[in-house]
Amino acid sequence: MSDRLSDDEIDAELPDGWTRDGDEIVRTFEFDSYLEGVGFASGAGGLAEEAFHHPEMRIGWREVEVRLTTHDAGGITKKDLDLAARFNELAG
Ligand SMILES: C[C@H](O)[C@H](O)[C@H]1CNC2=NC(N)=NC(=O)C2=N1
Repeated sequence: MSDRLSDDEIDAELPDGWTRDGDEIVRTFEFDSYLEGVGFASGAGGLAEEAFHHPEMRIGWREVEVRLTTHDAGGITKKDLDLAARFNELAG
């Protein structure tokens, strides 16, 4: 099981565009169309399944809000940071 990261570790290693919200990290990805956001969410779901680590996603008008935390650890772990970085790559 992944260990929870310290505040300093989280702050130092948050991928671009992500912010901390309590025991979660969050980023709102913006798109030129609603369906582009839906496509991103679908791709992110595939990456999540691959990692067996699952975000909460809210699909809105030309945006997708993604939240990550490690439920098993009760906080933010390297799994969250690593998957966040992969979501950044997916978004381009
Ligand atoms: C049993 C446990 O739910 C699984 O190991 C996985 C599934 N997906 C998960 N996703 C997230 N975000 N956190 C978890 O701790 C987690 N655990």
